[in-house]
Amino acid sequence: MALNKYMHPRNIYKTPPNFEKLAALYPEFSAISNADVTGKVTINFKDPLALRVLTKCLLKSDFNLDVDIPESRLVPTLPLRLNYILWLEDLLSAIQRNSDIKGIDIGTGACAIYPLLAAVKNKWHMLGTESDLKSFSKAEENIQRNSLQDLIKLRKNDTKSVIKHVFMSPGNEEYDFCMCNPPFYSTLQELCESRSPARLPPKNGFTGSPQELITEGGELEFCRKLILESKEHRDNILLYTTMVGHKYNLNVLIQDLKSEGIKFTHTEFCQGRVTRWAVAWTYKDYDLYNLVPPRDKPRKKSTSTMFLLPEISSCKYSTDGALEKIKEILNRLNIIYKIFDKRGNTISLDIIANTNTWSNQRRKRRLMRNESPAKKSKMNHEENESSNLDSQSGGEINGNVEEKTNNTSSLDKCLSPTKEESKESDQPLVHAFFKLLKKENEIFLEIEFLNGSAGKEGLHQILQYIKNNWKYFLCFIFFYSLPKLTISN
Ligand SMILES: C[S@@+](CC[C@H](N)C(=O)[O-])C[C@H]1O[C@@H](n2cnc3c(N)ncnc32)[C@H](O)[C@@H]1O
Repeated sequence: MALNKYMHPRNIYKTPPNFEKLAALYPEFSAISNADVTGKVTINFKDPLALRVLTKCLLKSDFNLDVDIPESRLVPTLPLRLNYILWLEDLLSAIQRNSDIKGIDIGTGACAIYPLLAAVKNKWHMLGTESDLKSFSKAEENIQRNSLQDLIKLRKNDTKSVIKHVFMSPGNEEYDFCMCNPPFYSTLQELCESRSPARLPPKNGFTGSPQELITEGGELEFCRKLILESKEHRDNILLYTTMVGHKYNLNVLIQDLKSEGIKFTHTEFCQGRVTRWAVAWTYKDYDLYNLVPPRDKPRKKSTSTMFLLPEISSCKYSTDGALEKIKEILNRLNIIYKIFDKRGNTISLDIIANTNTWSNQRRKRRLMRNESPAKKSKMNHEENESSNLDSQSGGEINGNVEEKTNNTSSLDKCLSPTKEESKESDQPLVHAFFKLLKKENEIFLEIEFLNGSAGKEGLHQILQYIKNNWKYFLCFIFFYSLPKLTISN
């Protein structure tokens, strides 16, 4: 739990739970844990059963809640859920709402975890909404099991709306806040590819069903819909809030709110190796940003990552040789670069990626391979025309600034970003510093993140692309360029 110190200051899980105590109290916990010769008790965080039992026992011991978590559903991690509730407490107290609090939890899940915690901890009145029948029924059961029907109501959402359906029935209800842990992903593939390979794997095993984790358009579209619907119901809720699973989506949402002139603030929830973000906005006259400012940054010094570039037969093993290859890869990815310093055995570049051209490469290549020869030939014809036009405009060479021409090949088209992958805010996706250096006859690439809406994760994805393509890049280009060469000759 390396980041526990960054948890909300009032989060009881800043101090890790006492497993010895849990094992002594609950036979269920004792059954899934192991004690070593010194009596130290551990559990296997990769095992969904162990996670389920841990959450169940912590809910009992710390909140006196008796919750049944179905096998097929998400196991809510308590430190994160509590971080969100504590941030809501801060927001409500900042706008001086201290009693008779009414909140909505959008997509409450099978455990109705947020309403249960909010009710027992703060006596808040909660309305949980849920679109999945199985989760809805289980949530009802969990509320009854804890005799919390007076404080918690549930509403099944059979519409496509996120919050609008709540206000469809007569009687204009007013709430202090709404909260949401949206399904993060748009496809199963996105879910599997979501984690940056450069980061440590999550400590916890995987739990949750597709209906809980996947939604059309992913969390970004879900949250954008919430913002859109919030405009129609600006007077019904004082504070709109949602959690966000990916930092780049948080940045896009912030840009959306800024461009609409909506007052907002945001925060970061840290727990163990997992970080999540949340954003709050209001149509009332609260200066949220100054009342509850975003967490103070930076926590860590910006650090660079070094990668050894192995020797390959297709290029001279020198910083100049490596530069040529890096340039090829950056060109292919439509990443703008500027060589701003070249001295001794060191070459420094400033790179800017404005669109995500590096994700889902395998899918795009598969698409390319599956194209009919007729379509390929048509595309290649179009390519020749577009590359002629582009070559006339030429690449801008300005001092040391070399910018690539926009030579759109069929592979480029296939690899070009989909609408969702395009940059949607004013800042670049990734702005970074690359350094090629020679040390004891070995060539290294050093990378340092400067800024950008895709965060460090985006830069590490680019590095992963470079690693994956370092050896194979030249033959790969040749293979896919072959038909084009044949036709243009
Ligand atoms: C990531 S889960 C979160 C569950 C729970 N709130 C938690 O934090 O553990 C998202 C939940 O939202 C539900 N959901 C998805 N779209 C919804 C909608 N339009 N209205 C209500 N619930 C929705 C899913 O069925 C799922 O239970």
